[in-house]
Amino acid sequence: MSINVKQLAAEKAVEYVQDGMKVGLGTGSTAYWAIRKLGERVSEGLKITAVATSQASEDQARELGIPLVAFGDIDSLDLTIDGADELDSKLQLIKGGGGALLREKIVASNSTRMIVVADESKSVATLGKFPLPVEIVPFAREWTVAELATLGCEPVLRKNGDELYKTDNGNYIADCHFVAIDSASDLALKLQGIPGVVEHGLFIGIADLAIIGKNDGSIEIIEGVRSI
Ligand SMILES: O=C(CO)[C@H](O)[C@H](O)COP(=O)(O)O
Repeated sequence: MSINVKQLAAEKAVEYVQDGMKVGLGTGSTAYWAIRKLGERVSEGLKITAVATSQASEDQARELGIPLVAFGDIDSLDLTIDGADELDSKLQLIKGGGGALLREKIVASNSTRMIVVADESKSVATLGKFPLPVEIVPFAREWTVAELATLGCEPVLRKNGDELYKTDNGNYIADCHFVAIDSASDLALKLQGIPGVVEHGLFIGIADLAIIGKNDGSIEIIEGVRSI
């Protein structure tokens, strides 16, 4: 029987959740396993409150009986568990493959700790093989996309069938194809300076810990240095 490495990493991360915590729920196929395990622990008596980073995660949590609160009802979170599309040894991340990067960044930045859960295919020496998701406002999107292209990438507006993909916030996503991202922090600054960019999928100085499930059934833990 093959091992589900995403489940392995996600369930390890849920061991860090303690009674009374306010927990941020990530989005994606790895975060799914964390939410599932949390639901199991809640049914066994764990007392937590949670906020979700997407409609999909909110629906899953609700079904499992995990108590949810609105963003405005709490000041901060104790711990967020979320996946990543790529991570390097400094715990710089690319996120947003599932389109939830804006809420994910707000939630992770307002959490005392963020644990990234991933399978080993997400670990890279240099970020950028995975197209960087950038959330942009629909208004004048052509101009924003043209500005993104000046950063040395090929931006492609994400589609959902024949339509442009819309985030939970009503915005579009430009998936920016770089060959490699030499300096994630320089690129993050440039992206923040483009009018029309709502948020980008580079998470720098946000993750405290990565739990990586390996194909041989082991777990690798990487510690990050938080600056946000
Ligand atoms: O950033 C994300 C969603 O916006 C996800 O965390 C990321 O895409 C990883 O997803 P998965 O665990 O399914 O590979």
